[in-house]
Amino acid sequence: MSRQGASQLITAKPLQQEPLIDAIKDSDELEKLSLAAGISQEVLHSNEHLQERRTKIVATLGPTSVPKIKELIVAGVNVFRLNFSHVSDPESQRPVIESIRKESAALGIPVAILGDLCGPKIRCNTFAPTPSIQLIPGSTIRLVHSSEPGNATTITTSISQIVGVIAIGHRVLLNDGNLRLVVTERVSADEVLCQVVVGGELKAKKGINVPDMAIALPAVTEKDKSDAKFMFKMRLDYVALSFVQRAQDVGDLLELFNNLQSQEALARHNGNPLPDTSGISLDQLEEDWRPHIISKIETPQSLLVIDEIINISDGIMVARGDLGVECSLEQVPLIQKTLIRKTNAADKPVITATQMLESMINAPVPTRAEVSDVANAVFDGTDAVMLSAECATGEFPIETVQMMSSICRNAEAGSRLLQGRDFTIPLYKRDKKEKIIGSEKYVSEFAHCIADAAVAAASEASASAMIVFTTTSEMPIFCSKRRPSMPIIAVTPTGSIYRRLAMHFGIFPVLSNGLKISTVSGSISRLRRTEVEIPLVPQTHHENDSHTVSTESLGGGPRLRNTDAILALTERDVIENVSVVKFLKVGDAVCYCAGFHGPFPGLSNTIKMSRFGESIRSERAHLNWSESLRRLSIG
Ligand SMILES: Nc1ncnc2c1ncn2[C@@H]1O[C@H](COP(=O)(O)OP(=O)(O)OP(=O)(O)O)[C@@H](O)[C@H]1O
Ligand SMILES: CC(=O)C(=O)O
Repeated sequence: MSRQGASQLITAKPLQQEPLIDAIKDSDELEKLSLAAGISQEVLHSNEHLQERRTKIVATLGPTSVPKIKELIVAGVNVFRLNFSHVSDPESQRPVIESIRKESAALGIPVAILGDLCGPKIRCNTFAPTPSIQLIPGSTIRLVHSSEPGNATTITTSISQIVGVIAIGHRVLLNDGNLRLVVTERVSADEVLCQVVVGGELKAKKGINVPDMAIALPAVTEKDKSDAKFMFKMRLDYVALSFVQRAQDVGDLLELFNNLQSQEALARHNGNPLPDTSGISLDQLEEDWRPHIISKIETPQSLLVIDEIINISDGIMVARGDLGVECSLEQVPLIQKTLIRKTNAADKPVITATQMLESMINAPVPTRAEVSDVANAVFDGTDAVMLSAECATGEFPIETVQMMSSICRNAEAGSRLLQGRDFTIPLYKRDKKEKIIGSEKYVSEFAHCIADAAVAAASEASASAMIVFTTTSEMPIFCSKRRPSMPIIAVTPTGSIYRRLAMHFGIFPVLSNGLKISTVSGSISRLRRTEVEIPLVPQTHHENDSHTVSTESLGGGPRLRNTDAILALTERDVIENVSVVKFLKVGDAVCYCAGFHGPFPGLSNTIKMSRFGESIRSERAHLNWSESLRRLSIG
């Protein structure tokens, strides 16, 4: 668009408004509308969800936070992490998962769930009779291979691969390296003596790292397999794989999910579908659904093959706790920056984790260094920041989430200034060297140029929002990675995409109630696998139109199909979603991005610059006009 064209658009008079869209400017009406749309008063009045924070918050649930799920969502949590390292029976997590879904639906706020697999992490057992022990510097402590609890003089671990092979002089780091021992004597195949170098309190189930030796453990343990099956069955949005060392480790988990997908498909095909107790119905999942895999980068070995790992994974976590122990602490900031750049270049989500607001476990305010750390992760371009013990066991989980949210918002405002005009100068440069070679990911033909043009047009027109249709999640993510200065409202008819997009920077998902897109004859992934010919006009009345849209909710005829009707329904969906409508007023410039009249859904090919509310108005005018014509011709 030319500069002149853009400025005309900016100075154009707002549209004359209709009662439906006038309503969103009136707060009483807004409340009525939100209640009718099932959106609670808490969200309507919560400060957090009415302000646009782009960086997403992942919060670990634990004993102190499970009873506070609702308050945590209202405070700003976008993704809950369930750490299965601390879970012996996966079924024990079912009520927690159900509770997250119930509260999220009642509040009308999308929340994703991330199940974190333990992986081959070596941990100490519990302690008895006290829940923790004190390690005194200079004292001697026994390290024993056993399934029994430890005690004041003995640390036990049920993993056999360490005590039998560790050598005198090797370092033993406990609790993310906060406590340190050195091996001084071998007593038997199952026992060594260690001297405490750095002491302190050691609680149950804390990690044990032995950086001086390589340990051969499978990436996906038997416990992980059982937990991963449970996560699949419960339709968790993300599964994090700990201690990934090679791309094949992710491949092993993918194979497990592929097998589960095949079993389900076969059972359905034979008319014997397994009872689904997840509470998520099949039509809320996209075709070929499986949990998305987040690889946790926490070992030096994984850094050697990081491109392959990013390529096969659906996203990355910078797991700074173990990374700081397995590598050296001083290397962590540079590794964080590199991982964020590479993952952004691959258009995948990246989470920055661990000790972000650690002091808030016991204090209502963080340290200045912690505030700086969170802000710098935002400047680096992370999609999400993560809270661990601060939220799982800390005294101030709600305050911690509120603080993290406030730091992110302030950093985002600052980074727009730092970036010059706004975020549209990309945080990373999409340069060829950083592009992941040989990606298996299907990218539709025009996707990148549409995303470039949409972000540029939205910025040029000072649009209040981008409104992006999606059935694959591809286009909103491409836009998000270009860091536009305005929010990206992602409208999708698919429940799993609605939840999953909650973890992506700057994306505000809206579940479309009105829009039903016919799947024609196959999803993009199936097309790609089989390379079938697509019938161009399978189930539609109009020759070039592959979308089926019901406009009943607009009061129009039953199965009217055209682009304006789709946009009008989208505007209605956005208006009814109070958590996004607050930063979008009728008459504001908006940039729509969608796939219209393509051979099948999922192909973004169109940008439309418009004023918010214009489509509802023109669609209604069109319906009235058609109705008059019909009457005239009958008359
Ligand atoms: N489901 C849970 N049940 C009981 N305690 C938990 C649970 N989840 C977390 N915790 C407690 O919160 C602390 C911090 O949580 P987090 O998940 O970060 O643990 P971690 O063991 O340090 O992490 P990781 O497994 O990623 O190394 C844990 O050390 C544990 O004490
Ligand atoms: C989150 C995690 O596993 C780590 O930081 O080590």
